[in-house]
Amino acid sequence: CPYPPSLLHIEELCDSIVRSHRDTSQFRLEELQALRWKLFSREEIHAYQSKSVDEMWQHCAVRLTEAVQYVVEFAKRIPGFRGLGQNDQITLLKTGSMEVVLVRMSRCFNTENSTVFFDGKFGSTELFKSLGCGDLMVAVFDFAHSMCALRLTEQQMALFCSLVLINPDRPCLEDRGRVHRMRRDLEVCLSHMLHRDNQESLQHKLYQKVSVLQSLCSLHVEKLHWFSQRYPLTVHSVFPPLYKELFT
Ligand SMILES: CNC(=O)[C@@H]1CCCN1C(=O)c1ccc(Cl)c(COc2cccc3c(C(F)(F)F)cc(C)nc23)c1Cl
Repeated sequence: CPYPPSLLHIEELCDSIVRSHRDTSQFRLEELQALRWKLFSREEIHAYQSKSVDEMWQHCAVRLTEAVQYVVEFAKRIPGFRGLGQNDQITLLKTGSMEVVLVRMSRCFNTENSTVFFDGKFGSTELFKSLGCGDLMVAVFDFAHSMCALRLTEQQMALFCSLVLINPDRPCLEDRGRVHRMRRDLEVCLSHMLHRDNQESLQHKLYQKVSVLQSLCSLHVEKLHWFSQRYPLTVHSVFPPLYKELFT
């Protein structure tokens, strides 16, 4: 294999991943901190709970599609990603973007009252009752809680998201070797950063999270499939095109 990456290359790679994350994170931590006690009123919660299933799904799909677009922008700035074939870029995003949305969701989660940032305020799972998938929401909130427990810095979060995306084990990759080499450099970055932060113990916890993410996201795709079977018109007429391309 080619000469292992030099330390300079690794530090430059770290810096570019962290910069890309900061520039594409959709919500800045300071903004979220300032809003963390802005909760929905009983009336507002009731209004969300009174929405029909497909109305609430549409509402969330728009939000999730926005989030996915930020993840696409993040991916494009990962050194080497644009050097991959178009098909491999779509394959990595098709399977990895929802996982990164989930990881990023933990940045917008308040563990003190188990609320998440949604539509400009913080709400709990009760807000999403009309979606008709309480188990998915519980899983999303539990995952956010478990990510918050790791207390990742933004730099560690940035590298973790890049590792979630650059996954050589995704099905139907054309140039698996190239993704593997990118992945290896990113793994060296993460261990270099954790060593610098004196937090090597985080390494295996983060790799465990990757497998939890994958099972959680298969639950999501299952839910999305269930929804599109029941409300085919909504998915095919309203869901933003990118969402359809990536998740149906
Ligand atoms: C901080 N906010 C956020 O992170 C998200 C992304 C950016 C905007 N946003 C929200 O507004 C948001 C925040 C929290 C929750 Cl719980 C939700 C609702 O989440 C979902 C509702 C329906 C389906 C969802 C599916 C399914 F099944 F389609 F794959 C999968 C995921 C992961 N979330 C779903 C949303 Cl849409």
